[in-house]
Amino acid sequence: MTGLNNDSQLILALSKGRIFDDTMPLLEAAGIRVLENPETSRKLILPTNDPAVRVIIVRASDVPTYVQYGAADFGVAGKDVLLEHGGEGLYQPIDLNIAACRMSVAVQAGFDYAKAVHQGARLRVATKFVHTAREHFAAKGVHVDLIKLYGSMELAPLVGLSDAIVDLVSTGSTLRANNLVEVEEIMDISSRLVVNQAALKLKRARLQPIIEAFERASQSASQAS
Ligand SMILES: Nc1ncnc2c1ncn2[C@@H]1O[C@H](COP(=O)(O)OP(=O)(O)OP(=O)(O)O)[C@@H](O)[C@H]1O
Ligand SMILES: O=P(O)(O)OC[C@H]1O[C@H](OP(=O)(O)OP(=O)(O)O)[C@H](O)[C@@H]1O
Repeated sequence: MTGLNNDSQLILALSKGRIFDDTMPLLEAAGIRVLENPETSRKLILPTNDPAVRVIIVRASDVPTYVQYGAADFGVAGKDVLLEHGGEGLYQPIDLNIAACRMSVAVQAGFDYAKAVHQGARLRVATKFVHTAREHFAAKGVHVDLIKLYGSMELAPLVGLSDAIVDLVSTGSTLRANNLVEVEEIMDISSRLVVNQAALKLKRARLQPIIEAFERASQSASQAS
């Protein structure tokens, strides 16, 4: 392919913030150190101590797309993001057990969710995760009008945009701060290593040791916690 990536290079796609931070110890276990901090640098292509390995910084929801098309050889993405993307062209060898949270349905305190669902009226649900939300409510036989948002889902029920939201919850403090309550857990979420299927074949000799180091490091981290 044309561009930055070629047979002698490895490109890893990461998003800034928790995924970048939680991936650093795994990279270090593979002997790779990123030489610039994406929080302070404006660069989107970051060098590492290995001249053949570079990290690109992309939006969390864009990681699978870069890897699918081979612009990055591998990346780290949340299960939430992978379910929305669909996983086409991606090999997903390991659950890294990082960025752990859950995807849940939440409503404003006082809203009778059980009654709304039982009555069979259409529920207005605001979410970034329309694919997963659609499947969840279809499996329950609940009719929903899905409203796609790109962030700050917690606001939607407070201003009458929706009856419910489907969002990620970790400590629950964002829900509490906005007078919302979790009424249903849809699934546990954590981040996965994703690898371009063609790169796995063509660059296996370079990728395999890194995948194995990630696997060992993520297993020992989850045993220690
Ligand atoms: N509160 C949380 N605790 C733990 N993990 C989380 C939490 N929120 C999100 N995650 C996980 O971390 C991943 C990255 O989240 P992050 O907040 O960095 O990106 P985002 O802002 O959701 O994505 P985008 O920039 O594409 O809109 C999510 O896809 C999810 O798997
Ligand atoms: O249960 P909590 O511990 O409060 O975490 C939940 C929040 O975390 C995520 O947002 P994030 O912190 O990533 O902010 P964002 O809006 O920038 O994505 C998620 O969208 C929730 O808003």
